[in-house]
Amino acid sequence: MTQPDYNLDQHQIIVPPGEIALETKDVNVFYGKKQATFDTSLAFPRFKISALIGASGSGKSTFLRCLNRMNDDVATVTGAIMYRNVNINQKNLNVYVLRKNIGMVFQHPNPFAKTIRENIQFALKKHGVKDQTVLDQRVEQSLRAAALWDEVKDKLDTSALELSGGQAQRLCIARSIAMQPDILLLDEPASALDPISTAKIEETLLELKQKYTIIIVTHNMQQAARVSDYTAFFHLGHVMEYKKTADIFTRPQVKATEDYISGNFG
Ligand SMILES: Nc1ncnc2c1ncn2[C@@H]1O[C@H](COP(=O)(O)OP(=O)(O)OP(=O)(O)O)[C@@H](O)[C@H]1O
Repeated sequence: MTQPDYNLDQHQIIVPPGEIALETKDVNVFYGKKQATFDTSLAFPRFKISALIGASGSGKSTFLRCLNRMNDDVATVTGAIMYRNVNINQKNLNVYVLRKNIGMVFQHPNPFAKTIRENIQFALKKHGVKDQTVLDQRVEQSLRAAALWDEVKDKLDTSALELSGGQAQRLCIARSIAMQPDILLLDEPASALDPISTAKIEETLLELKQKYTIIIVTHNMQQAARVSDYTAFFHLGHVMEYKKTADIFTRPQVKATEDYISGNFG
């Protein structure tokens, strides 16, 4: 399906009311000479779910990965990313500590080849948590938060590789939560899952937003509409529209957004 040329300068981006957990200012990403995102300035509200949508190759994942410095080895990122009054897009930042505060869950569940318990405790131990009571508490708390506890509580010492895809993805969410992050980044967390597992992940996200700020990349517009409070529509590396999800889906103001959500391209 060919897509029309849109005026990329005609965009509509709001700043959500209330506390902002993370804010980007004119973020540009370059893979060598190729520019993948352009002057992205978005403010993500605390304890809300923000969805990044757009066609394949529009720059959603590239942008998301900037938010906890996952592009460091592959791309050049310019602009500012403000988190707790610090520009986290600066040299000399301790990326290890940053990722404790801003966790990430990937498209394909990637549990370690260890037991379920060890999957949760691994990073905690690396960060110096030694107290066994604390470690056990974190295992239960995070598995409960990720809606997995009831399914695995009797087999915590079996291999995580025996879990179903949906359970493994919830384990990956639990593993991120165990570090007690502030912000969770999710890159198409349900795209490899069946509809029932997808529904479980969505329910989990809605629970999690009471305690975490969530930013999720999704191909699935229905999913964005179901779970998110705010939505940003990416097109050719530009954010064309960012506002309340209900508004973007019912009253898109930018032609590119309207065409995308009505299925005219992508
Ligand atoms: N490691 C990389 N090296 C070079 N170019 C890349 C790399 N990763 C992504 N790109 C390019 O950057 C652009 C944006 O890609 P990105 O993966 O961010 O898009 P996306 O919207 O997340 O797409 P999808 O929904 O298919 O994952 C594309 O043109 C892609 O080919």
